[in-house]
Amino acid sequence: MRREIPFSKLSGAGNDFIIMDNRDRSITLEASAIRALCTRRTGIGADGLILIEPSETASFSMLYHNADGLPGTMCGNGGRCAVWFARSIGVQPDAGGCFRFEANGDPYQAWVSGPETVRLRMREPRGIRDEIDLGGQYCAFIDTGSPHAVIRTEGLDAVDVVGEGRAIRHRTDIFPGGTNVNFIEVTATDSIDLRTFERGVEDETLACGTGAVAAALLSRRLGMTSADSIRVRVKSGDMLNVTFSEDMREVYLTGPAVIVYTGVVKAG
Ligand SMILES: N[C@@H](CCC[C@H](N)C(=O)O)C(=O)O
Repeated sequence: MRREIPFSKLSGAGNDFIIMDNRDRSITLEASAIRALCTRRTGIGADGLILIEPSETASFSMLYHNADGLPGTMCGNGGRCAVWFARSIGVQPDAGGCFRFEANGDPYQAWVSGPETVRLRMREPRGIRDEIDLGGQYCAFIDTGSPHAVIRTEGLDAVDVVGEGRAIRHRTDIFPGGTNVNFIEVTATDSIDLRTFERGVEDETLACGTGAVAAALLSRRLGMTSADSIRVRVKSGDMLNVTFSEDMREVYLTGPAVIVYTGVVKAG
């Protein structure tokens, strides 16, 4: 039966999410209902829907769904927004100001590092491949919690992110589970511009957190940048910051997390 469910709509640098408090596990949403809620114009409209659920090992568990209604892999901006939302519903950090949560079975830590700003420690990256031949075009790959192909361009504004991104996203001969696809332009030794085609949204989004981390780490690894703190300007114009240790095992993603509005929706 459809019931009234309170939600908040948050923006993490333009990557937008519907977030619901499900700590009492009273919300059950079918994939079709999540897809309808995330559909722009006829629904609330969002890149994903997040349920804040109870956890035995942390303050909460983040259950992330892409806009297609299916459970996604890690969402960096979603994780930052989940922390900002959790704080708004009374979840407290530990004495050191650290919020601990779990997502996809991995533990995460985050801190409020400024007004409407959240810093998230990411999982260690995996599966790095420096050069993949896509057939005349080359990309690199890294799993930063979600799978990401990264392609260097010059003239990022002119790239057909949707057309090229969609084609690469479906290269399951190379990326068996599909992949998110990032196009970058290096603008300085410590900054890049980024545009992302997101798997599960099946479109270009205004920002992608795990994509920003992927782009920053690979840009440094492949010698396009030389700093251990990279400024990543995303499609919305917002900045994400990616900071990492020399061995790239300790990685932080920092950026805006804003409650755009709150409301009640009939769903379920
Ligand atoms: N927007 C996200 C990435 C979300 C996951 C992704 N679409 C997938 O399941 O592949 C981010 O900010 O990291």
